[in-house]
Amino acid sequence: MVAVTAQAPAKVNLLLQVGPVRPDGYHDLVTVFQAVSLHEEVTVTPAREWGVSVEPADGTDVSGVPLDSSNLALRAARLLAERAGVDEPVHVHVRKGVPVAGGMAGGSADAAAALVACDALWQLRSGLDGLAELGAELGSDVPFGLHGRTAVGTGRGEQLVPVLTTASFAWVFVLGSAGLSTPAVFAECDRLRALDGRADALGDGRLEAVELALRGGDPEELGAALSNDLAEAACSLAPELVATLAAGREAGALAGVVSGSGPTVALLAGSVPAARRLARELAPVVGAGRVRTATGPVPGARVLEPLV
Ligand SMILES: C[C@](O)(CO)[C@H](O)COP(=O)(O)OP(=O)(O)OC[C@H]1O[C@@H](n2ccc(N)nc2=O)[C@H](O)[C@@H]1O
Ligand SMILES: Nc1ncnc2c1ncn2[C@@H]1O[C@H](COP(=O)(O)OP(=O)(O)OP(=O)(O)O)[C@@H](O)[C@H]1O
Repeated sequence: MVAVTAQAPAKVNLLLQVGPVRPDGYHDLVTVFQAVSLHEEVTVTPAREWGVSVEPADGTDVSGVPLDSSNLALRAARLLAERAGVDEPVHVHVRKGVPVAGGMAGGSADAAAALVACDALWQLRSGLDGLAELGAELGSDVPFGLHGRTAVGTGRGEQLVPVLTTASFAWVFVLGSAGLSTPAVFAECDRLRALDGRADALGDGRLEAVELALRGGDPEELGAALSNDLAEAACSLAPELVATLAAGREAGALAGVVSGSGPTVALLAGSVPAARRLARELAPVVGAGRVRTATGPVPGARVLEPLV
């Protein structure tokens, strides 16, 4: 086989409850991930040496993506090779359709797609669970990039249970003008909580409300159940998010929420045509280049069959 291409989706957190910081520096989470139709495409090609390159898709700014051995897609390929005892370097090419450092797990999607592509190239048949175990070593969001659809995540976000959904939801994403660092947002959340002595609430009924809304398939009900414990910290580090959320509501979104650690804002619409209208309304307000429409749930990382 000459080259294999795989794709993996971005995610939005419908619920992100952040518990206390653990001895290993991570926070316990209760989250509901939904995979949405913005994708990364990763092509792996046998090469003399390990290497990586990046190309933008849909106008994505790729300037923040490392092109050295810290690149998550390259790390994923090398980790799988090491664990499987494969001595065949590949060149990893990433086509980025997910905003960088946007809270939508773009880097994690690259890692997920690279694992699936290399697994196929080297004919390893590791299985989803095997790849997800390796993925968790690369980042908390990588297992979800492999699984896709809609899932509850616990632990540091890597332990997944699928959630029943009966509908497809229509989203509009407003990209931030600059990225936010995930560790910095968690640290700001801790700082704000220490300031006012707030408890870290997991298990307060918000998960059940999201699950009920997903089962019912009503976007208004889901909109009312969206919440993100990192939103306040993200808004503290990137204050323009408050205005973006307000602009979304003004333009007719059912609800808006900061996506993961931000700074992308996720706006829920009642239907695909309503999402298109919302995107048209928002484009002149925030800049057309910062608006994307998508639907979810979508499947996780998978090999794209070559056209014959
Ligand atoms: C914010 C979310 O996107 C929500 O899904 C994830 O929790 C972040 O997942 P990720 O980007 O894959 O994060 P990782 O690469 O595993 O961790 C980056 C850093 O984020 C912080 N981190 C991440 C996950 C977690 N449960 N607790 C944390 O405190 C830690 O400082 C960690 O060093
Ligand atoms: N292949 C990659 N693509 C993007 N970023 C990468 C990649 N490899 C390493 N990185 C580093 O990871 C950082 C986070 O990138 P990413 O786009 O995954 O952020 P994110 O979407 O906010 O992540 P999450 O939602 O999982 O917290 C980047 O700033 C970059 O330095």
